[in-house]
Amino acid sequence: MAAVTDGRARPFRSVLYIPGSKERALEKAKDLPADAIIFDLEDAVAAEEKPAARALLAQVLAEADYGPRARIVRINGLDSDWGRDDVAAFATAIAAGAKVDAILIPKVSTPADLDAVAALIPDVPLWAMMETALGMLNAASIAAHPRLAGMVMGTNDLAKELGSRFRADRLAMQAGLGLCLLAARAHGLTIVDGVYNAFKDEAGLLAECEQGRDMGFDGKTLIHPAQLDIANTAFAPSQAEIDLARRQIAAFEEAEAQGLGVAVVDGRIVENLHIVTARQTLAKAEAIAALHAS
Ligand SMILES: CC(C)(COP(=O)(O)OP(=O)(O)OC[C@H]1O[C@@H](n2cnc3c(N)ncnc32)[C@H](O)[C@@H]1OP(=O)(O)O)[C@@H](O)C(=O)NCCC(=O)NCCSC(=O)C[C@H](O)C(=O)O
Ligand SMILES: [Mg+2]
Repeated sequence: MAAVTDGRARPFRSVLYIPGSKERALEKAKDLPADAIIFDLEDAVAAEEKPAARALLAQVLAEADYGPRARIVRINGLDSDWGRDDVAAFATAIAAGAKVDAILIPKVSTPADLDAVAALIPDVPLWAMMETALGMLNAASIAAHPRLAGMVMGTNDLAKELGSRFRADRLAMQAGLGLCLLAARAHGLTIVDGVYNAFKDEAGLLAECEQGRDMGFDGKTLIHPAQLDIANTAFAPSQAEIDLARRQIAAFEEAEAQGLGVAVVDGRIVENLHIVTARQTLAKAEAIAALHAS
């Protein structure tokens, strides 16, 4: 399986959180259509369950087959009672062969937060939860960290820090979402949007997926299996987008053959840069098809 560090070539449309303490959910996830799974030891696991969840998860990731789904483990922060034991357990488990594609660090506020985990666990790519006000302001230097491969927006914690209220348009989130997106793209990282808490509200989820997709996010983090299909569809190129990409490439190649630098498709100009986007659309569609075939 390709590594999580593949960046934009690998689909991350749907990234499902699973509490590391829930055996039934860990089992069920093997057959769910998620592009990636975040095996959570942090906020989804109660304090008294954390040691047992850590041991269960290390065992599951050593033995279970999650197919092509990217496997990301969210540890507790190093400033908590459990973070150092989480890192030690997964350093040992990975050295012994457990399949972990990335370690996700909560509440990353500075690059030093990444240094601290990087020093304790070699080789495995790191991902950062972007969910503190300081983290938003330091997004560029965090994204530049050499071990970082991905960012996950933590919009619940961010709303808590900002004191902002939920709004369907996510007005209060826009500055943070934009800063992190800019930072991730400047450094070639994968970046996925935050969760939609009302997991039975399909229309609300779809609207938020479409907003995140239109901003440029690779996908959305999810909390319930019922959210998977909506995110998978929203973040995949539609058939109309695939057809347009093909027509743009064909029209541009024809224009180039005639010595021209610009083509026109559906009344809009098509230049070199649009062809880069068109090829990315086709590559994404192919990567999704390959994922479904595996
Ligand atoms: C939200 C839930 C507590 C709902 O649980 P439940 O009432 O059990 O749901 P259902 O009965 O509808 O479940 C149906 C079946 O689906 C399985 N299931 C449920 N959730 C998951 C899941 N996340 N992954 C895999 N499978 C799941 C159930 O086991 C049922 O299976 P079956 O028995 O076969 O019918 C629950 O969904 C849940 O705990 N979700 C995860 C919550 C979570 O991870 N929260 C932390 C991440 S969010 C966060 O921290 C964001 C960030 O940090 C920020 O700051 O924003
Ligand atoms: Mg959080």
